[in-house]
Amino acid sequence: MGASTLVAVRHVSKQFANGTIAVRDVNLDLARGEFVSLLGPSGCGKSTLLRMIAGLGEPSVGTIDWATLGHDSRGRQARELGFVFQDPTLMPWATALDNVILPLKLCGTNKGEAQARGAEMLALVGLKGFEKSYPRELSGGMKMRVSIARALVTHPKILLMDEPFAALDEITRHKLNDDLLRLWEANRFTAVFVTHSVFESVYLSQRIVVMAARPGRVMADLRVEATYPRDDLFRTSADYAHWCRIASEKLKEAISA
Ligand SMILES: Nc1ncnc2c1ncn2[C@@H]1O[C@H](COP(=O)(O)OP(=O)(O)OP(=O)(O)O)[C@@H](O)[C@H]1O
Repeated sequence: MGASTLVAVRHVSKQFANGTIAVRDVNLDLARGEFVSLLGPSGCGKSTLLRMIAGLGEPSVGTIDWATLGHDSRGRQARELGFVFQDPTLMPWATALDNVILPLKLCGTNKGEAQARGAEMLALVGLKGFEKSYPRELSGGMKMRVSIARALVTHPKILLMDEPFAALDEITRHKLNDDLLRLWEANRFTAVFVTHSVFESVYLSQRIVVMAARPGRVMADLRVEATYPRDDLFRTSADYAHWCRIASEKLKEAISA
């Protein structure tokens, strides 16, 4: 494993009990601090791969190795990751703050410290003043912000996101893309972002891994050679259009493969 590698996916295949081969022979190195998107058509195994990286499912074949594994308060190996699902998956009976501090409570952090860190995280995702709000009182975008705050409150080395903004309107989605980039630039966790959208993947990423379906596999590994910070100016630039065209062509090849 190279010095910069955080997670090494080696010859990973996943076959479900019903015989579906969701991914076949995937090899992927995720470097520390990089922003990678997994882009591909429906059913190409993006979620399956992301879930295996998170330890939410075991490969049938192959290995997923971590450069460093810390330990939790019970001495178990911890992957130091945050996961954001497409649905915010908040506890409806708990306030925004209580939702955010759940991972801290689970690893035994004392209440005062957990609340202070949770409030700080809520402020960083733009929800200062909403600590005591319940999920039903928040918009879709705000709920997703709470979900991101919960994923980042433990300062994970890697943030795994499974189409987190797919259900949001375009304006909210753009705003959350910007805020996610701001958080990533300030904290430099490794970000792995699953999306169907060429535009979103180019806007966010340093690298786009394009996947094809049946069976799910990696078709292209593309470097987006555009600088950060990325903003509205970038969104309307020739550079952005150039990279969108390239990613789009790779995706078209993957779909027809
Ligand atoms: N638990 C499961 N049991 C059986 N088959 C599954 C299971 N989970 C996923 N699959 C199948 O594995 C393949 C890959 O699914 P996966 O959800 O990983 O793809 P995806 O690229 O994330 O799709 P989407 O973009 O639609 O979410 C699909 O054919 C899917 O039907």
